[in-house]
Formats: sequence, structure tokens, C-alpha cells
Amino acid sequence: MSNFSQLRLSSSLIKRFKVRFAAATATVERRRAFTTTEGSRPTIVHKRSVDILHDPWFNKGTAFSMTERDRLDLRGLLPPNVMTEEQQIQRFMVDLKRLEVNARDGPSDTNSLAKWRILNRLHDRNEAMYYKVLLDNIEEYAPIVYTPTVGLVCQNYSGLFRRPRGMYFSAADRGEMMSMVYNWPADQVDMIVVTDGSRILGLGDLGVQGIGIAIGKLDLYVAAAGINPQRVLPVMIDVGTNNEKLLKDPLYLGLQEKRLDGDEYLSVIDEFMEAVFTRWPHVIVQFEDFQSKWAFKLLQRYRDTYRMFNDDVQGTAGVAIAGLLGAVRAQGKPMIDFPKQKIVVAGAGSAGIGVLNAARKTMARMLGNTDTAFQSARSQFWVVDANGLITEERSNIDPEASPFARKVNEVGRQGLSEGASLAEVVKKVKPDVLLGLSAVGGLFSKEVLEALKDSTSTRPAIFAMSNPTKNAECTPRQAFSTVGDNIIFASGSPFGDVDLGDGKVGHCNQGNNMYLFPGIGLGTLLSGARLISDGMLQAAAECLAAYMKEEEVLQGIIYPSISSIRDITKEVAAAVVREAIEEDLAEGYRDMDVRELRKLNQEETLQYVENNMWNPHYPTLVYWKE
Ligand SMILES: NC(=O)c1ccc[n+]([C@@H]2O[C@H](COP(=O)([O-])OP(=O)(O)OC[C@H]3O[C@@H](n4cnc5c(N)ncnc54)[C@H](O)[C@@H]3O)[C@@H](O)[C@H]2O)c1
Ligand SMILES: O=C(O)C[C@H](O)C(=O)O
Ligand SMILES: [Mg+2]
Repeated sequence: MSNFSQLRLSSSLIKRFKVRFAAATATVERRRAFTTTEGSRPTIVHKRSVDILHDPWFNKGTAFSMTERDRLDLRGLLPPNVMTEEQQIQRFMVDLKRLEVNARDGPSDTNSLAKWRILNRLHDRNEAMYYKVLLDNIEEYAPIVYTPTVGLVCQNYSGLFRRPRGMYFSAADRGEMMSMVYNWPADQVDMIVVTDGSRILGLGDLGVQGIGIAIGKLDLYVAAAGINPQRVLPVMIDVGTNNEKLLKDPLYLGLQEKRLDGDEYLSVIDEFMEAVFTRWPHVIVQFEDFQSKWAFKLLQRYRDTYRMFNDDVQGTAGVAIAGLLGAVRAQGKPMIDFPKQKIVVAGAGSAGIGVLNAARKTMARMLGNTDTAFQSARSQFWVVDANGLITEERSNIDPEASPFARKVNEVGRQGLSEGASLAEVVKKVKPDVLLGLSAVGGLFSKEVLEALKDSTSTRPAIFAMSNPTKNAECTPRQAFSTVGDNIIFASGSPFGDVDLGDGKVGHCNQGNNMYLFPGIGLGTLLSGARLISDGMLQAAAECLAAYMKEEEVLQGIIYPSISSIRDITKEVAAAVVREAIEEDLAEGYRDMDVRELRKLNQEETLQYVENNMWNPHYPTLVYWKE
């Protein structure tokens, strides 16, 4: 053997030795990463923040102690409850076993959760591919990443939690939020969806597990509005929970204390808003699934200062208005007939009241926008909540609902009184529209639907808008089979169309705020509007209403198919941009300053919106060391 080959041999031996040595060290480090407890010899890491969480050797997930979270810039990147190794494994095992049980028993949701897991794993390892799959199959997978499966995901989030996504601000972080926001790796954030988990869909208080809804909504922002996924941020504000089951659950990931209330609560939300708008002054914040008690107050508190809106109050209202106008057209009447519609609303929470206010304003505008018109529009609504028909006799009436309380003598003439049941109200009023935002599954019972057969409308409309599926006030099958083939039907969660026989189809529309919030956010972003005005929201709703063609509406199709959600969102965003310019709220976006924006005609605005929508594809990568 020549000296030269000896040299080669020895260098390859050294290399092999080095590899083995590195592997052995890594094994030791990995073991340490799992077993080191505070106080024993630490492992030196050369990573921080999300890079640690994404490294399977060093990641401890929810078991990072508070001091480690601070040392490693992890604060805010994990749910607040620190878990022991045993709890972590227990949580994982409970989840694993549940899947086995589900698979054996075969309940209807088995496949949807399994699909969610598979998609979620793809989301964690390849964003572009994930969104391509979602966009190319939106009809099939929107119900998995969004409503209704997202509700099930939130309910089971303790078990499903794997890699953290988004930020968590907790009551324990007061005074720290301004610095914590810098733990988020992206320098630019366009959209935040924030929840406090207090009213997740119709499922009530799910505490920290509500993060799932923020993630699901942002998935639609990427898929429908083409917001760049690197610039979205789901946020959970954990101020505790009043859910007794979660308070006692040893595997719960959130703060196990009662919800903060009053000024203490407000101070947490204030601090969060200040922190995110300090780091990202141009961000847009969508409030999602806050209990009604706070939804309105927070909206009033922030809407004149920050670029924010409440999806449940304002997004839902716009979608409902578009559907209500569609229902008028479906009767073969012009939209201007809307102020004549008699509308019974079941549910006077954030969503119900949002819809009532918007519908009343729309009627008033159609009647000449005078004070008298606004006052008279009020008499088109009958509102029923958990305590029955709301009249002026109601004690402790919620201030948001009080403008819709009926006068006692007025309803007396109809044979109704304070607290009358929904069935009685429908029997006596014979409404054109029955709209549910009550979160009570099956509320539109056989008796209620039978009563609607006497509606004075030629084509009564039923909006069973509560989510998820089991909370729908009725199914389309129940509605068509009881009230008749000629009705208009919409539900918040997706249902299939109903076969009415003889080749006829009972169309099931999906009346969900997903048709508006992505366009509201995108339009606000691209106009650079300082605020989100009522006019911008109205423009979005009108655009959605106008999207449907006459022949579709006459067939009972009042909302578009989700497969065209990108196109709808583009139109809605363009309408929002134009309105923001009109109202002098636009400040421009990137190279497009206000003067340039003003020059765009309708077609060019649409083109501008389209050009700014992110599409999932792989860019070519090059390495550059700064
Ligand atoms: N389709 C959509 O786009 C959409 C949008 C927002 C909210 N929602 C759904 O609307 C529902 C309500 O949301 P929210 O934020 O208004 O909730 P909320 O808890 O604030 O309000 C629920 C309302 O329903 C009333 N209610 C309860 N039981 C009733 C009964 N038996 N009869 C009549 N009314 C009853 C309550 O008194 C309350 O006024 C949820 O299921 C949510 O998922 C749907
Ligand atoms: O999330 C949805 O599907 C709609 C709405 O925001 C809701 O709270 O139900
Ligand atoms: Mg919501």
C-alpha cells in the first residue's frame, strides 16, 4: 500500500470515527434532552425559539419549564401549562387509544379527524404542498381544516396537539407581551386571528383549545384570499376557562383558573393589542369566537383605533344580508322589497345581534335612510332567545338586544307576549324568514317547521346557521320534508343537497362567514385602510349578494359553491379596496400608494388584487450567509 493510499485510508477511518463519535454525542444529548431535570448538568444548545421546537432531538414540547422558555426565547410559543414527561406521555396515549376506539366503533366523525391529522402533518412539514392540496380540493377539505371538523379538533386539542402553531398569551404574561411578540420569527405579519376560546362555534368555552379555530380561519385566509402563509399568526389569549371539565382535567394545556373578568380581562386584551400593533403596525386583527359579553365591547373599544373587526358580529352579518337579499330575489321579487320581509331570529348573541343590526340598517337604507325609516325597520323583526320572545317587558335585558325588544301591546295584538316560545312566534307571525343563530341543535323542531308552512311568503327561507353540524337548528332534509320543496335553505356547516324525487333537488346553501372574512381582510390589507368601516363591510356584503346570477337564485342557490371561494374573495376584496378609497381611508400598500390606487378602474382593481394573492408553488432556493 502506498503512503498515499495509507493516508487516504487513515483519513477515511478518522471520518468514520468522527461520524460515530458525533452520533454517540448526539445520542447522549438526545437522551439528556429528554431526561435532564432542572439542577442536573445542562445540555448546551446552539438554537433558540422555533428552531428548538422544530428539532426533534431537543424539543420537549409542553414540558419546557418556564425558566427554559425564557432562556430559549420560547415564551408565548407554547400553551401556558407546563407538563411533566409523564403527563405528556399520558396525553399522547389517551389520544392514541381514542383513535383505536373510534376506528373500532366507527362513529361518523372517525374519518374526518384522521384526515385532519394527516393534513396537519403535511402542514407541519411542507406549507406549499399543504396549501396546494387544500386549494385543489377545497370542497372536500375545507370541512376538515375548517367547520365542522375544526370544532372536533378544538374539543380534542389536548390530545391532538403536536407541533405548536401560533402564539399564546396568557394572563400570566401580563407586563411581558411587548417583548414576547419578538419571539415570533416573522418580521412581517399581515393577518392575526385571535380568540380567547370563550365561545368556540356552538361548543361553548373550550379555553386554550380554541387556538384550533384561529388556525382554521387562517387556513382559509391563505386558501381563499392568498395571504402569504409566512405572514399569518394564529393567537390564543388564555385568560383561564370557566369550563369545569377542563379546570379539572390533568391533561389540559391551558391555565387552570377561572376566566379573568372586568378590568383585569380588558387590561390583558389591551396589552396584547398594543404589543402586536407595536411590532407590526400594519397588521389586521380578526377577533373570533369571543363570548357575546365581550365581543361587542371589544369591537367598540378598538375599531376606531386599530385595523380590526369581529368576524362573528360583522362577517356573519354581511353573509346573512347577502343570503336574505338572495331569498327575496328567489321569490321573484326585486331586492328593494327586502324591507317588507318579516324575519324571526332565534338567538340574540354576538352573531344574532350582528345580523339584526345589519339587516335593520340595510332596510333603512332602502327606505331612504331617514330616522323614520330606521325606526320603522325595527318592526320587521321578532327576536327569540333562551327565554323566549324578547319584549320591552323583559327584565335585565341585554343592552345589545333592547333595540329589538317588541312593544308589549304590539305583540299582544298578534296574540303573543313576553317569553312566547319560538313555535308560538312562528305560528302567529307567519314569517318570510326563520333564521337561527342559537347554537341549539334541532331548535327548529317539527312543530316549528310545521308552523312555517303557514308563512305568508311564496317561498319561505330557513337559515339554520349555528355550527358545527350537530348544532344546526335543523337539517336540510327536515326542512324540505316538513315545510315543502319550494323553500330556500341555508346552514352554517356544510350539508349535502336533498333529493326531492322526480329529478328535483333541494339545494343546501352554506351560509358561513367564510364567504366574507377572507375578502374583508385582503381588501383592508391591499387598500392599506386605517380602519375597517361599516361602509367597507357593507360593500363586501353587497358584492357577495350580487355574485349570484338570477337563474341560480331562482333555483334556490343563494350562496356560491366553496369551489369558487378564491374568485369570490377576489371580488369581495376589490369591493373593499374601492370603498376604502371612496371613504378616504386607504393609505396604500407597498408600491401602490393612494394616488396610484385611485387611478385603478374596476377591472384594474381586480387585477391588482389577483396579482397580490399568494399561490402555492416552490420557489428556487439559494443560500446566502449574511
Ligand atoms: N354561520 C355562520 O357564519 C356563523 C357565524 C357566527 C356564529 N355562528 C353560530 O351561531 C351560534 C351562536 O353564536 P353566538 O356568538 O351568537 O353565541 P351566543 O352564545 O352569544 O348566543 C346564543 C344565543 O342563542 C340564544 N338561545 C339559547 N337557547 C335558545 C333557544 N332554546 N331558543 C332561542 N334562542 C336560544 C341565547 O339566549 C343567546 O342569545 C353558534 O353556534 C355559532 O357557531 C354561525
Ligand atoms: O367558524 C365558523 O364556521 C363560522 C362562525 O365563525 C362560527 O363561529 O360559527
Ligand atoms: Mg366564529
